[in-house]
Amino acid sequence: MNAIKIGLLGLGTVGTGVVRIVEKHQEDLMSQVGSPIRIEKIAVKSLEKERSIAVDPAILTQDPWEVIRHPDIDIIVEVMGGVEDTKTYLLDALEHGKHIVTANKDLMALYGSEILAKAVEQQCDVFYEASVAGGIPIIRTLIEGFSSDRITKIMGIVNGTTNYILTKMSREGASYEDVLKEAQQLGYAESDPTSDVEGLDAARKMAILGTLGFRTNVELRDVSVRGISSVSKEDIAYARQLGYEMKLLGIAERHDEGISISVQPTMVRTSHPIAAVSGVFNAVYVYGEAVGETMFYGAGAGEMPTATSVVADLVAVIKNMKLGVNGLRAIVPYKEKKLKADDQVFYKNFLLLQVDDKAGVLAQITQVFAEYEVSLDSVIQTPNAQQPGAEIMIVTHLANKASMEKVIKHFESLEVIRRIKSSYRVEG
Ligand SMILES: NC(=O)C1=CN([C@@H]2O[C@H](COP(=O)(O)OP(=O)(O)OC[C@H]3O[C@@H](n4cnc5c(N)ncnc54)[C@H](OP(=O)(O)O)[C@@H]3O)[C@@H](O)[C@H]2O)C=CC1
Ligand SMILES: N[C@@H](CC=O)C(=O)O
Ligand code: NA
Repeated sequence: MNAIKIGLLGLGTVGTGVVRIVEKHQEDLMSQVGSPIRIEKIAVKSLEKERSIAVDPAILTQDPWEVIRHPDIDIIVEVMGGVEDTKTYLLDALEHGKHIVTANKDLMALYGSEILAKAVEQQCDVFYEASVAGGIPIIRTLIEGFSSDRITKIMGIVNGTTNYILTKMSREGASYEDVLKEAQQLGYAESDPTSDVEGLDAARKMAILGTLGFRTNVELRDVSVRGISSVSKEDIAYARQLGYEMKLLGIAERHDEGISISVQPTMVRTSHPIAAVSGVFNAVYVYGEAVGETMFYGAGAGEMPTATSVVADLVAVIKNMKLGVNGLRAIVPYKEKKLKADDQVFYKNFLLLQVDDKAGVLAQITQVFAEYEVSLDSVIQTPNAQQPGAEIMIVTHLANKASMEKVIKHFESLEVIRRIKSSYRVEG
């Protein structure tokens, strides 16, 4: 029986998992696809690096072109990361009729539409399940499971590293820097972890989910982004005191006026199932007009969960090859994109203010909210032993983003407010 030959770009965290699964589950995989699967060539940066798995040195190369242009290789599995060069490699592979499996959200968020269009033209598959929420089959779900529905909201914890950091800060009082180092050692973080902690990785994933869910071309620049680097242990403690967990949440919503997509640290009501998602776990909550509420949960990063999705994509490509139906599953967005303006985006807000502790302060503050027509859900004032003055915690009712920005700007010039210590979106 002829083996299906695979070219692997990258043998790091994910690539190692791919090799392990292909070796360990070979018999099961063969039963499903009808041929053995063989990894023919692997591109790495360093030939000298010590690896945690035994690989025949003869199949390693430092030149990705040796993999891309290898005449016997039918499928390229890209798990090395990078954007511009990687795009060139993958477009070339497609030009030569090779199918692609990739875990690269940076690439798919920026150039997904170009790559998928080329794939359709070449009747090739490009599958990228591992690019969003590592081990959760969410891309398949949006493309196939919800093909019959109209999705109006996708809300997700889609970055494992930041959820791991927030969980450890919240439950163990650990420091941000220490937990980030731990997440890097565990293979969860990106090679540049700034993209995790500043929300860019999650924004890329939300652009991909928004495109698939809303069938429109959501671009990275359409996603408003704020990361977790400004979240303090104190903020997390206040959130818990009020009955919320702090989560880096991606939220994509669709209404008649248009769509909005954002990523930001969010206080999520503890009764919402997404608030219970901890550690490196991810969850994606999807609301469809017909199906109602659904939620998908699993490991969002790490060697084996991510490799599970990569190899499942590999199986899908091979099955399509056997049936001669490659290149048919790509979602090419067909709906016109309409983005909501800031005064059409509504959510609840939390504000923590450090203020003068004297008569009339609260009145001045509530006056500003009234001026911009923001109504309040709760206001709690506490004396602060560590700092002069008092602290006021405010939770608003639903308010539009533009009005809240005006409130905050006004507060910056209000004399009785010494400092706006923090502000967060509130969900649930
Ligand atoms: N880690 C995770 O949990 C997840 C990662 N992803 C995505 O998967 C991809 C891979 O991530 P991960 O495995 O963590 O990354 P790693 O940094 O662990 O591995 C990258 C691999 O690619 C090789 N490589 C990098 N640049 C080149 C190059 N120019 N030429 C040849 N080889 C190269 C490296 O070689 P060498 O080994 O010699 O250094 C290494 O083997 C990324 O796109 C990432 O965003 C997606 C979901 C989860
Ligand atoms: N760095 C990413 C890896 C998976 O996409 C994360 O932490 O989620
Ligand atoms: Na996934």
